[in-house]
Amino acid sequence: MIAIGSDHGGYALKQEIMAWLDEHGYAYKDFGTYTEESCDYSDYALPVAHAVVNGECDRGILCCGTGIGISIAANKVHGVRAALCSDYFSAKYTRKHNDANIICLGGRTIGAGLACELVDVFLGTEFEGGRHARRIQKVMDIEKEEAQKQH
Ligand SMILES: O=C[C@H](O)[C@H](O)[C@H](O)COP(=O)(O)O
Repeated sequence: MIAIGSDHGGYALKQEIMAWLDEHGYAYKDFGTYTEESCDYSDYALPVAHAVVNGECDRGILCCGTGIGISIAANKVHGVRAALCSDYFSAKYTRKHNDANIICLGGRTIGAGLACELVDVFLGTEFEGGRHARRIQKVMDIEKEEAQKQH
């Protein structure tokens, strides 16, 4: 199951990506936004991020105008590795090397054709593990240590 969400800046791209997911047989859950009315990207990053880290969904797709705000917001959630991508190599290697669990895309920066290619490779590429698992563990250690400082 794929979790998908956007703000108004990514709404049109989200609609295109959902059509692509339908065509390619992917099951997904749309967490909104459901209209082009102006809204705040953090309100849609959060439920998608939670669905991914709690295991309800395997991967996430988030869109806003640039993909930046929604990626910043998603990455605040413990366990999220959200990657903003606008090229094929990054979308592939953020799976192979970073085990990214959410891809972020800009509705005002890339076209739907490229976005769907990026989604395709992101969903179809496995994590390599090995040395990359050690590096991700170190990143997760930072996440944990920083959270402990807050208490
Ligand atoms: O990073 C933020 C996103 O690109 C937003 O989609 C964007 O800032 C929304 O801008 P506006 O409110 O001017 O449509």
